[in-house]
Amino acid sequence: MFAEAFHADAEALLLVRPAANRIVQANAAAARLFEYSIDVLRETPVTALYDHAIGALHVLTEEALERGHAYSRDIVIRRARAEPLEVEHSALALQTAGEFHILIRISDLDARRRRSIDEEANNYHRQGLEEWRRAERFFREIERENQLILAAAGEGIYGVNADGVTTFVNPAAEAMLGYSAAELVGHDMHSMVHYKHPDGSHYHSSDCPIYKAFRQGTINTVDDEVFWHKDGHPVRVEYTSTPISDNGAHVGAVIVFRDISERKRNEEKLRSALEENARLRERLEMENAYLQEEILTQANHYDIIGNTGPIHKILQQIDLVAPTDANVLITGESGTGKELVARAIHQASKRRDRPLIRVNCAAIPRELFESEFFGHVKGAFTGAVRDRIGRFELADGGTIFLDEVGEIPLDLQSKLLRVLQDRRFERIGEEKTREVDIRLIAATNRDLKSEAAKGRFREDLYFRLNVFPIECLPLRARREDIPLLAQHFLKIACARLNIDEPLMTRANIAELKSYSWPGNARELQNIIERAAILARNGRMEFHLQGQTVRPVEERRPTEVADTIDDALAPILTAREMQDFEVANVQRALSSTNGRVSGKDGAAALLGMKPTTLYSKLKALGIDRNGQ
Ligand SMILES: Nc1ncnc2c1ncn2[C@@H]1O[C@H](COP(=O)(O)OP(=O)(O)OP(=O)(O)O)[C@@H](O)[C@H]1O
Repeated sequence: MFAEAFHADAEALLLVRPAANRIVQANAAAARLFEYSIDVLRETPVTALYDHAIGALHVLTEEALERGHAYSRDIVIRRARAEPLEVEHSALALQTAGEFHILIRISDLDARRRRSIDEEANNYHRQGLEEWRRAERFFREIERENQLILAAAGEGIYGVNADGVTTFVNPAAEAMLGYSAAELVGHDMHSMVHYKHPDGSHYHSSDCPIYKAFRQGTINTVDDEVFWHKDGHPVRVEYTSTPISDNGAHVGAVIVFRDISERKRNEEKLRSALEENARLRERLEMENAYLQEEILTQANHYDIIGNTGPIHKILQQIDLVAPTDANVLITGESGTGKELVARAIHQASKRRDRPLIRVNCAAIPRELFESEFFGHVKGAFTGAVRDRIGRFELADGGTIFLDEVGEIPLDLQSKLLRVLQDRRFERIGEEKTREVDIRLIAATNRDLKSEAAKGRFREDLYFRLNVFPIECLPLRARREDIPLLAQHFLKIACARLNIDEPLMTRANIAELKSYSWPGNARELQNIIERAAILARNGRMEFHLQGQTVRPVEERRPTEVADTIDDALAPILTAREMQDFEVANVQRALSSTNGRVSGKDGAAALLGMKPTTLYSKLKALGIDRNGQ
C-alpha cells in the first residue's frame, strides 16, 4: 500500500540512505524529473546526482537528521535534455531498524506556481459563475414575481412592439378576449381585436390611440371603445396605452384595459331609470299644475242641478255611457253645462282615479296645436327648449276632454283621427311611437254635422266623435230649472265668498225666469254671484240688461209675451204667472221710486190706471215701496 502510494505520487520521491550515499528507492515521477530510469537512479550515488549542489544537499540532510524535517529551495535540478528546474526539496528523516533514511520530495516550483495560477483563475471563474448564477436566479425570481403580478391583475394587460405585434398577454386579457396568449403573441394586435368600431365601420390602425402611444410617444386613455372577442362579440373597454422607450426610442407600448360592459349596462339602466323618473316627475308636475288650475277654476262641485225633462235625460245618458269607453260628443250653447256633463261622465267611469285632462281647443294658437296635443322633444322647433309631454300622454289611463273640438284645424284633425283609431302618436321631433290608453269626450257649440257638410270639419272624425251624442239644452228651454239653479249658485257663491246668504224672493225668481239667458247657466251663476256681493239688507237686485221686459209704451201689446217666451219658453202656471206679475209690478215701482200715479208713475209704466194699480197692489200684497 505504502509502496503503491510512493510510486503513484505525482511528485518526485527519493528514499535515501545518507550513511551509504545511496538512493534506496525512487518513484516514476523522480525518474521523469531526473530523466533516468528508476533502476539507474538506484544505482547512482546521491552526491553524483547532486554533484552541482553538494553543499546545499548536505545542509538539507543534516537539518533533516537533526530536526526530523527540512526544506530547501537552493538546490537546482540539472537535466541533460531540458532546462534546469527550480524546485523545492523537502526532507523527512525516517528511522527503520536503527538506520536513518531520508525521504526527499522534490516539488516542481514552476508547476506549483502554474497550478496556483490555474487555481486562482479557476477560483475567479468559479466566483464569476456563481455571481452570474445568483444574478440569473435574482432576475428569474423578479420575472416570476412580475409574471405572478401580471397574472393576478384583474385588468387585461398586453404588450406590443413598435410594429404593433403582440409580445405579451396576461391571463385576464386572454379571458376577456377569448384568445390564448399563444394565438395572440406574434400577431398584429389591432387587426385581431381592434379592427372595427362598434357600428361595424373599419378602424384604421392610423387612428388607433394604441399605435399613437409608440409612434408619437404619448400616453393615451380611452374611456369607451370596443375590443372584439374571438367569437365576434364586442367587449366594451376602457384602456390606457403607454409607450415603452429604450434609449430614447419608442419600442412598443403596454396596454392596460378593463371590461366595462357591465358598468355601461348598469349606467344605461340607471340613465333610462332616471329618464323614466324625470318623465314621470314631469308628468306628475304637469298633472299637479293642471289639477291646481282646475281647483281654482272649478271651485264648485259637479252636481248637475235640474228637475226638467232635458236634465233627467242627460243624467240617464251619463249613467248609460259612463261605464263604457265610448267616445262622447256633447253639444250645446256656451255655458249650458257641457263641461259639467263631461266631468260627471269621467267621475262615474272606471277611469275616475286617473285625471280628466281638459283641452280648450279655442284657446290654442294654431301653430301650437300639435305640440299641445302630442308634446315635443327639445329642439324640435324654435322655442322648444326642453322636452314637453302633450295632453294625450298626460291623460294616459284617464279621460281627455276636447272642449270646442270644432276649433281644431283641419290638418290636425287627421292626426287626431289616427290617435283615436290606433291610440298611438309621436311627439314632434321624435320617431318613437307612443301608445296611450284614453277615453275621449268632446264638446262643441257648433253644428259639426253642417261644418262637415261644408268641408270645414272632417266627416270621418265627426262620426268617430259622435259615437254617443249628448245635447245640453239652453237655459231658456228649461226655465223651470232656474229657481233650483239660482238657489244652488247662491249657496255655493256665499259659501265660497264667506258671506251671509241673501234672501231669494219670489220677485227675484220671477225676474230671473223672465230673462232669456243668452249666456245660459254660466251667466245665471255670474249674475247671482254679483247680486250676492252687492246685496243690501239681505236683498238682491239683478239689473238684468238687454233681453228682459221693456217699458210698455215701447212694445206692441203681444211683444211682452214674445220677449219672455221665445219659441222654447214653457207655459207658465197660474202661480208662476202671479209671481211674474208681482215681480213686474215691483220692478215698475222700484224704477219710479214708489210713485204710482202721474206721467212718470208705475201705473203709466204698467199701462194701467193708478186706481187699478192700487187695487192690484192690495190684492197682491205689495206696498208702494215694492215690498
Ligand atoms: N245643470 C247644472 N247644474 C249645476 N251647475 C251647472 C249646470 N249647468 C251649468 N252649470 C254651471 O255653469 C257653469 C258653466 O257650465 P259649463 O262650463 O259646464 O258649460 P259649457 O257648456 O261647458 O260652457 P262652454 O261651452 O262655454 O265651455 C259651470 O260653473 C257649471 O258648473
